[in-house]
Amino acid sequence: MTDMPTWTALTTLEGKTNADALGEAMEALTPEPTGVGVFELEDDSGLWEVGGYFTEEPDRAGLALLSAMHGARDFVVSELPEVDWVAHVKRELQPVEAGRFFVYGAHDADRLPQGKVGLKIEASMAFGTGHHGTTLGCLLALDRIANQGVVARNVADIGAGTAVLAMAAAKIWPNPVIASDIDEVACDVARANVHANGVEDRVHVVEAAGFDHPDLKSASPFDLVFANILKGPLISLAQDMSESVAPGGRAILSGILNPQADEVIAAYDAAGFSVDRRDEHGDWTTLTLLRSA
Ligand SMILES: C[S@@+](CC[C@H](N)C(=O)[O-])C[C@H]1O[C@@H](n2cnc3c(N)ncnc32)[C@H](O)[C@@H]1O
Repeated sequence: MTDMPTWTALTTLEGKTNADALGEAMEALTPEPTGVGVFELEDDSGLWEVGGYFTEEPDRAGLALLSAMHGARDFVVSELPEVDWVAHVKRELQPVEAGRFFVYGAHDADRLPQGKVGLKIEASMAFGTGHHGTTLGCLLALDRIANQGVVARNVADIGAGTAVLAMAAAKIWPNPVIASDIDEVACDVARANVHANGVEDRVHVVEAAGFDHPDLKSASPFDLVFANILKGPLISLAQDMSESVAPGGRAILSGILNPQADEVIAAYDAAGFSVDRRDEHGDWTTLTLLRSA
């Protein structure tokens, strides 16, 4: 677990491209943010909010320079009150049901319905509690293919976050899973979750960008690969995905905004995949793709 953020810096500006560029530029600040978010305001103003979280006071001069360079309003820098965020989120976070899966925090252990596959995930600095439409879409896609009788003999979860998807696969099939993430903190969280869910004999966590790890390469090809990362990285990964999914195997992709889905489908079609199923959960599309045999 990493240090909790104690400062935020927030601004608004016009245009998603500008907002993404400003968010990226914030990552290069010193001290560096523990996380940066870019969101469209829901007030029809067309404005985007860019916010960073910091564990120490951010560089106010650096932020002022960035807001001037990107045409953003002045950053509002605030010290966060002393809140035990993890305890707060734990209290707020309700369990999520997705097909046969039930994602819950330890404080809700007594709410696990009989017959459901429990995934115990604590509030943490990693993504993947089941609440987001992308995670939900992947869990439902996994549930659906398992209902069809698919048994994946080996699985990779690229961009595992909390390892929610890797653990879901490991709980329904007694087969090896490699969970990878580019982010060291996410890998630590994933390992802790794998241990807490008692699947450490099956789920191996590695820090890697895409498939770039010897353990992923030696375990390839996989019967099933999850990748809930964004459109850009997904398209960049299409060729590697094609080499890493066994003929007749599946890729479950998410992190795709609904209007971006056709572009991702085209990239994967060129790499030898066809669409088995396309689902939308809120703004997000999940694709289940079949690798040609
Ligand atoms: C949206 S979260 C998904 C987490 C979880 N798999 C889920 O479905 O809830 C994306 C994760 O992918 C990781 N990531 C982003 N790009 C990556 C890449 N090229 N290779 C590996 N991991 C990546 C991020 O660090 C983040 O933890």
